[in-house]
Amino acid sequence: MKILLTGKTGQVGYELERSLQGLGEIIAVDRTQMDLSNLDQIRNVIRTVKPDLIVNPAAYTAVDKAESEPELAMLINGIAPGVIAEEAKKIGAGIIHYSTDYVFDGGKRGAQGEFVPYTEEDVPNPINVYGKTKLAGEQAIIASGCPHLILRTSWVYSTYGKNFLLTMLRLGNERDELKIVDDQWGSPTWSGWIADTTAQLIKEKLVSSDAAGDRAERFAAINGIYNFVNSGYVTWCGFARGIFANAALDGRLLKKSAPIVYSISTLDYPVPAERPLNSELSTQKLQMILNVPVSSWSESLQECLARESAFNK
Ligand SMILES: NC(=O)C1=CN([C@@H]2O[C@H](COP(=O)(O)OP(=O)(O)OC[C@H]3O[C@@H](n4cnc5c(N)ncnc54)[C@H](OP(=O)(O)O)[C@@H]3O)[C@@H](O)[C@H]2O)C=CC1
Ligand SMILES: Cc1cn([C@H]2C[C@H](O)[C@@H](COP(=O)(O)OP(=O)(O)O[C@H]3O[C@@H](C)C(=O)[C@@H](O)[C@H]3O)O2)c(=O)[nH]c1=O
Ligand SMILES: [Mg+2]
Repeated sequence: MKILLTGKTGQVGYELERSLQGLGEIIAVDRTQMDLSNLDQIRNVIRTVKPDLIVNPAAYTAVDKAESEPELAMLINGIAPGVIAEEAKKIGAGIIHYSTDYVFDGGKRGAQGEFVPYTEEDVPNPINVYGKTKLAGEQAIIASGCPHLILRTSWVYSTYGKNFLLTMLRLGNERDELKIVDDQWGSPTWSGWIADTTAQLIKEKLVSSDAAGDRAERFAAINGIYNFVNSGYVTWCGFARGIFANAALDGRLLKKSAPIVYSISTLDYPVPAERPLNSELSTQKLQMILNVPVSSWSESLQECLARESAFNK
């Protein structure tokens, strides 16, 4: 199987380039080789490579900046995935694409007013530009008729790149006190888990000779949208405290005592883009249909930090 991987320099793409090894021929490209804002280049690359599967973690992910660059964000997140999927369809390839909890408005509640996790059946209603562009990308892929897996993940962190974990470690090494929002709930998800789990499902559901039918039939059996997150729910403040509880045990991550993490509300942290308060995604469909193991956010955090310590030795 020939796999075209986009965005190999991103948090998820970097891990995917490693996790996908062994599944076939991996052609990993970066922005210079396949710029998602250049639709002709996208078409040319796919027509030249002729992959069996396209894995697309490349995206415009700067949530606040997207508010002032809506056209560029829409081109990369909303239009390019549709062009990729149209080209894939023409050559009989499938697409695995990543989307986000930010397609929802965060207002889902139960009878007692408590937050209830979103399922794949819930109707998206994004409240910021990034979320609107990611939803447009999902819709364009579905409209193309190309075999697809749309994996909605959330709160992605990694040992490198731009993410909340590394921001906390940096700030924690500089300051004695941090103020972190404590009323947005979701699932922090490690890019290493995303990549390993993606590779596992490709292997078990699309490549393995145990799976019934030819590749198109195998894809058709699992086609659709899946929530794709580590399990358990926490606020950003709770996540920050979890990070420092682990990092405090490791002098390579934190060179001083852990900062005091104060709980604040979203209203106390003004930013250009509104964020959903409820970002909880249910992993029930992921576990039932794709049958992959889902680590808890705290297990994955420990695994990630252990790897980071190994990097710094
Ligand atoms: N980060 C998060 O918290 C979450 C991410 N997601 C989704 O998961 C996926 C992976 O995200 P993540 O790995 O964290 O993102 P990153 O921001 O870490 O990486 C984004 C990747 O996309 C590439 N890229 C950006 N613009 C273009 C362009 N015009 N043409 C080609 N490539 C481009 C970047 O290249 P370069 O290095 O050159 O900039 C980089 O390789 C995305 O679809 C994202 O929307 C979903 C939920 C949460
Ligand atoms: C640095 C900092 C952040 N925060 C808050 C702001 C915000 O609500 C929360 C997280 O900040 P971030 O800027 O990392 O969040 P954000 O960039 O919105 O993260 C999102 O990225 C996109 C790509 C997604 O798809 C989402 O799933 C989600 O991961 O923490 C504080 O309260 N105090 C602080 O000191
Ligand atoms: Mg961010």
